Amino acid sequence: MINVENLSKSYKDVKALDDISFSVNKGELFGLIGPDGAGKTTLMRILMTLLVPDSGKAKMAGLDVISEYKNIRQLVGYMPGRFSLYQDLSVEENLEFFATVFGTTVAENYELIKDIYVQIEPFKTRLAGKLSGGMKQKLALSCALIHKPEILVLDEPTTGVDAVSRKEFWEMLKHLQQQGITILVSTPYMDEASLCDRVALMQKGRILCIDSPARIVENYTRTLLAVRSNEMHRLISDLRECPQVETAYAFGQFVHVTPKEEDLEAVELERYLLGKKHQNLQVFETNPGIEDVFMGLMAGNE
Ligand SMILES: Nc1ncnc2c1ncn2[C@@H]1O[C@H](COP(=O)(O)OP(=O)(O)OP(=O)(O)O)[C@@H](O)[C@H]1O
Repeated sequence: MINVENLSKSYKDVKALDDISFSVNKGELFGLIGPDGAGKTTLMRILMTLLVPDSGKAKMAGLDVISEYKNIRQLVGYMPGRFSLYQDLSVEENLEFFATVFGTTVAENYELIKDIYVQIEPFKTRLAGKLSGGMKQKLALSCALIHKPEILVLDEPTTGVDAVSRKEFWEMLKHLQQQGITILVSTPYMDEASLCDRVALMQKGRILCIDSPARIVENYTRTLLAVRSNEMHRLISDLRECPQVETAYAFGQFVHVTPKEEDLEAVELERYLLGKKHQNLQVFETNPGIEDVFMGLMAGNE
């Protein structure tokens, strides 16, 4: 449904996309995961026919993003990271505006947005600028869906939204997927990767891995140690100074450590930390989750 081949795009000397290739199958919920500046927005803007690549090809529903851009715009719904709503129009005026632009009416496609829109309908006369973050997000999603698109593209829809609204939002996406819509969604939150059918991890304009979350974890064979002590802050800096440690980052109540050599054992690391006078130490080998894999891959790409 989405095909990207060797796409590159630079802004002066910044290479925002560096030879990106991937495809998204019909009906798939596909995630682009990556930190700020990874190139996610640039990629989405090219797919939405709003930006022209320097080289490479991209197709949406079989249509070329350059020569067939007009047809694509009817088939896709886009929820950009910012500025998708008219702040000085009310909730219902925003929705009617987007319906009119696409030559349809709210009534005609109400069924598709009903579950989402009913949650903000009690506030339909409120200006969009006066809505909470979660409500703005629901209205923006309703507006992106009002012309019944085949493909939905969402740029960081959960950034700055509280944990409960984030969870609800992903449930809405799953529900839309069940109605046959192909979804491409970007997020800087690595924990959201596991909610997608497949994900591509992006950093510095490149895709570092692409697969289902389960297979990405399965294929990762590096050792991971979990460490804890009374002084977490000092623990992280001591671990980063340890010559045998490749990466050390906070992970909940623990620090997760990837050793440079696979044979670094928990007892050896414990001895090193005892030498640094850490107390109430816990060091043990643990199974990596998808966030650990991503951190490992990104450190390797630095
Ligand atoms: N119009 C522009 N002019 C110059 N540089 C740009 C422009 N837009 C993006 N960039 C740069 O290109 C790189 C990729 O940016 P992009 O916005 O695509 O990444 P992103 O993954 O969406 O991150 P963010 O969440 O920060 O938007 C960054 O280094 C960014 O600073």
